Amino acid sequence: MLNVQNLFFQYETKQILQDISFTVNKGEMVGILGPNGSGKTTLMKIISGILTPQEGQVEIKGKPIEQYKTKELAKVVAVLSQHVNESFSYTVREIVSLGRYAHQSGLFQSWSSQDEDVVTKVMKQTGVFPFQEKSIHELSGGEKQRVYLAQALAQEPEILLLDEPTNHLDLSYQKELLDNLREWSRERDLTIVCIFHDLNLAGLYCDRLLLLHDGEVEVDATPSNVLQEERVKRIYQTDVKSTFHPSRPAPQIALVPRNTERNGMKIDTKAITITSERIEVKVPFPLYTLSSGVIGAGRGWYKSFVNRHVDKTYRCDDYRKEMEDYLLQNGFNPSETVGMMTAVYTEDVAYQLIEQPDFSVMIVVTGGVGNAVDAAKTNEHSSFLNPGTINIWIFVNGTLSEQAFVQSVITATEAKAAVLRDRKIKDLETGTIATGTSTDSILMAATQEGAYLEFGGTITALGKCVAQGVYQCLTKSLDKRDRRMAPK
Ligand SMILES: Nc1ncnc2c1ncn2[C@@H]1O[C@H](COP(=O)(O)OP(=O)(O)OP(=O)(O)O)[C@@H](O)[C@H]1O
Repeated sequence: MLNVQNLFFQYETKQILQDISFTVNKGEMVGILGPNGSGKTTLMKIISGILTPQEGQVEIKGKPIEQYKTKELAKVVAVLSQHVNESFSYTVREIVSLGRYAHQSGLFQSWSSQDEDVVTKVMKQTGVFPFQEKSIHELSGGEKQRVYLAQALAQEPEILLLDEPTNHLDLSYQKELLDNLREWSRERDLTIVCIFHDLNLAGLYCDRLLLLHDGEVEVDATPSNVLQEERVKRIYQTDVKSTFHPSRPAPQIALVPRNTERNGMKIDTKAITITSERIEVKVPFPLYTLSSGVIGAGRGWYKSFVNRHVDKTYRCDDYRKEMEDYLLQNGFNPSETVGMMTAVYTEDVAYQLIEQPDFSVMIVVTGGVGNAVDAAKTNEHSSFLNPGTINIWIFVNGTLSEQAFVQSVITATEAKAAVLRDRKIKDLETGTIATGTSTDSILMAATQEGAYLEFGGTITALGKCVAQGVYQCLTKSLDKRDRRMAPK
């Protein structure tokens, strides 16, 4: 649909674009990215026929762009540019109607009912229909943006070129516009080329991204291939982390602000408070966590950690809400807290700080095995056993990779299973050695400052601390429980 070959462009003596080549297929949505001044708008102006390159070729539907007459080109390509001249006080309907000019013919250009229908349709699609009689000067930036989009759509183009279309749009209109663009590209084969500054929107909506750097194509590939952390850092000269969208398979880039000073503050056992009601760890700065808490499960940044004792008979339909209310009543902010529950007495808790030369690990465990289960025999379980759970918390003063987070969870789980094996704790239903309980929970939390710990497997530096700490703390917690339950 659009074929750009070996473009070179300069303003007077300044070289702006060098050897740019790419193609865009029918129905594709392609994003053009690049730092300020990298040549995005210049490229767009060449594709839309406003500027002529010194060298190279732009072909639209297989025909060189310079062979198109103005009206003929306007039937194929519509442009939504960044800055629109508003010197005349036209109404919204008049402005949108201007988009039909390429479709009118004859000496006395006549306005047909089809023109009328198209104008009404695109005004409805872009949500500007209700204020069609208003002057453009009376509209907000976002409303104007939608009027000019309607004008471009009124051309009924096959290719739509957009320069930062989400500029001025609030969150819901950004989504609305991009959802619509993608739908039009998918369902009506509209070909879309769009300049973005927001890498995350581009990553979320585009089929392909073209990243410009100093007037050259740095990379032309799928979003996940383009939006890689090291590349974005290098091209934009700023600190970012790559992450992912929580509900769509799209790459996302997060800015990393300059470090805030923590004065070398570290987590140690002074952060632990134990009462008969709960065990809590409070730290003055949020930790990066991965957990299976009732509150704060999954990934997040949290400052408070609560392991709450509940009675064995605790039952509640909406236990999340109940736990949230409990946290609020006790002075915890639920959005900053990971909350777990246990039927284990809090006095049975065991904890330990393991210090290494460049990092340290604090383990906190409550062990209850009334509900012990052998993971190899779960099919033989027909009913729920009594509550009894093993809650393991692992705090690390160090910087963990994603791999280290997950491997540490595996290591802790293996250490837990080893304790049950060595103590010969049985699954009461099957009579075999248990590997855990049916309601165990885990928390990994790291300061993400200091030594970089890439791995957490059992025999790595971090893994050894996790394995030994969990093994020893769970053993100690179960010893306490056994002593408490032993006949006096
Ligand atoms: N009319 C002009 N005359 C001379 N130089 C120009 C002109 N327009 C743009 N430039 C220069 O060309 C370079 C590329 O500009 P362009 O607007 O294409 O970049 P961009 O990637 O769209 O930037 P931004 O992200 O800031 O919108 C810049 O260095 C700019 O100063």
